[in-house]
Amino acid sequence: MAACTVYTTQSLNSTCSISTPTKTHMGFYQKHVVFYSSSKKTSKRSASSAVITCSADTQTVVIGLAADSGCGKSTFMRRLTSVFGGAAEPPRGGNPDSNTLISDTTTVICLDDYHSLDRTGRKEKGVTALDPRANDFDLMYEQVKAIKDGISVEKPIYNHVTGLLDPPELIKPPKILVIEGLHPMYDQRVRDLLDFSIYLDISNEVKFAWKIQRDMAERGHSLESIKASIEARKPDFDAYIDPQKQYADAVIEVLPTQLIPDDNEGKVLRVRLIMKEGVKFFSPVYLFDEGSSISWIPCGRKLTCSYPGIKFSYGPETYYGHEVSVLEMDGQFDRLDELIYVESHLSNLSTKFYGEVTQQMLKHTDFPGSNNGTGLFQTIVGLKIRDLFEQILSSRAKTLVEATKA
Ligand SMILES: Nc1ncnc2c1ncn2[C@@H]1O[C@H](COP(=O)(O)OP(=O)(O)OP(=O)(O)O)[C@@H](O)[C@H]1O
Ligand SMILES: O=C(CO)[C@H](O)[C@H](O)COP(=O)(O)O
Repeated sequence: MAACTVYTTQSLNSTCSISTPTKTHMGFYQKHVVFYSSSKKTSKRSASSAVITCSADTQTVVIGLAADSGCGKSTFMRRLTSVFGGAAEPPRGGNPDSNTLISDTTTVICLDDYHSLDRTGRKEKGVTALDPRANDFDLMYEQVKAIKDGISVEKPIYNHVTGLLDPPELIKPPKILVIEGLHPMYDQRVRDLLDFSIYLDISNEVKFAWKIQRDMAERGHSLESIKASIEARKPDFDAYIDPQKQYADAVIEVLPTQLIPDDNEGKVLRVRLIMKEGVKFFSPVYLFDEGSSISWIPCGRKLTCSYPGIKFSYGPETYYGHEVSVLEMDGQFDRLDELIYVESHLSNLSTKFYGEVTQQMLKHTDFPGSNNGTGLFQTIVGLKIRDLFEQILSSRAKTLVEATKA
């Protein structure tokens, strides 16, 4: 459902300015929008205007999800969409190579669509897709802002099959817009539009193991070419992608296990959910006692564990100068139905009923990471996003009721 009724046939493909909303009647407000478009032939800009009417309970909430390529963004998005119910699909009747996924509640756009240089252009200029110079942050900002303000946009498409920039597709404002990709928190203007942000921090060892699994086993690439591609991306990854984790409200860090000495297989994982304190509408999950430092081995009569077992830890830490709470799981589950035992010891999960985390995990046993902390923490973050969304809606509704009383 669109966030606003837009009384114009125009959609945004260049820039627009929107006035501060004025209240009209119960639950609704109006904004004056000025559209600017420029003609390529004459280089002239022209302006036209429209009034849009929005209902406060449908304003778009914007979530940012950052990670390098092949680090589990799509899997995370499938888990998030599942929390809201319904399946996510590419826009109907649109470009078959569209990167967008739409469900009843969420629209996920891939920021690769804001590459300003196509594959050949990057090669000619000698820049990678991770380099900000290969991306159009002005357009990204203008379009995410427009959607947040209830205006449809004509978003470009980067075609991963051909490596070309395809004609744009129409994106209507959803209830929740997720912007996923390499740079959702790179540009401060875009960052400031985010209601919540997540960074998937996959250590080099694990990234390599996953790449081999996918690109070698499923896509027929050679070990040497995978190594070369990781090495070639690394300087730009370190310069432009990795630093974004300092801005994230939640980071899912994936590391090799500490339960097996010198493990280099990358199959058993140690996963840390780093949750920033003091974020509006987000209260970190905790184990046993909020704010304490806890170490817990749940294996025994109630949880079956084969070698090397499972270890949970929880406690306060500092992360890039911010106070955070960290929940850690090292190891993997033998029997996913027994996860309920772990779930019953976690608090602040924002579930709607007892056992919802376990139920979500059991729904998707075929997704990668379903038996370890990656799947568990992605599911928990999905539930926290649902909770954040509901809190934002109810806070807006309260503000409106108060405003209409005044
Ligand atoms: N939690 C996990 N455990 C094990 N392997 C995983 C996990 N998450 C992802 N992978 C591996 O990484 C591959 C890529 O995952 P996914 O498609 O979710 O990542 P992505 O960031 O969306 O990738 P891309 O940006 O390249 O499309 C999967 O096919 C799988 O092999
Ligand atoms: O890092 C990436 C984003 O996930 C891709 O490498 C980037 O989008 C370029 O795409 P392609 O390799 O198809 O030219």
